[in-house]
Amino acid sequence: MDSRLNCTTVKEPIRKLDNRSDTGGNRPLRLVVAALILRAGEPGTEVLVCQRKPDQPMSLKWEFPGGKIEPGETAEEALARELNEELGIEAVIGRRVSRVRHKYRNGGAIDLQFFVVEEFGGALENRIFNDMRWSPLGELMQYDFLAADLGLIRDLAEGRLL
Ligand SMILES: Nc1nc2c([nH]c(=O)n2[C@@H]2O[C@H](COP(=O)(O)OP(=O)(O)OP(=O)(O)O)[C@@H](O)[C@H]2O)c(=O)[nH]1
Repeated sequence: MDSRLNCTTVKEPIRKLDNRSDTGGNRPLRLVVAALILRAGEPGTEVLVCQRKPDQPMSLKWEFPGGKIEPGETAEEALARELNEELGIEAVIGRRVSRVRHKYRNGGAIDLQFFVVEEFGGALENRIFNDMRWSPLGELMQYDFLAADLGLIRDLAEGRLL
């Protein structure tokens, strides 16, 4: 099933999902937001990619900055908070370009939404990642990304999404 959405910014509040167990197993579905932070590169657009630390689960995998939505937050509020915590920036959250559900082998399931960020205040600072790089969209397949991100990575690399 292709679960990507082509819609504009989503403002609905996020439901509280405590005790929810409709994802198989008894672990709650985690609602996650992540950012495609874009800049003009040479010759084309570049996106910020981040590497998880060696001591984290799924260590050294690459991902997009972001994290879990807290109860009461909209997706955009959560993403702005995470980007401030992780990168020290004040981001303007743009349109949502993709949404996917993924079940990891350890039983954890995530609902992952990706938003474009083309504007932010402050200087990017790596506060939590092992490494952080600007990647041309066409080179994204060279990074070892988290499994939930792979469909998006392919679409971005093949110029189908942006
Ligand atoms: N930020 C981010 N998280 C992602 C991406 N793809 C993906 O599967 N995830 C998963 O979504 C979850 C994000 O939660 P988080 O950033 O708040 O927490 P975390 O890595 O410390 O994991 P944990 O709290 O579940 O142990 C993680 O389980 C992470 O593996 C992505 O591109 N960006």
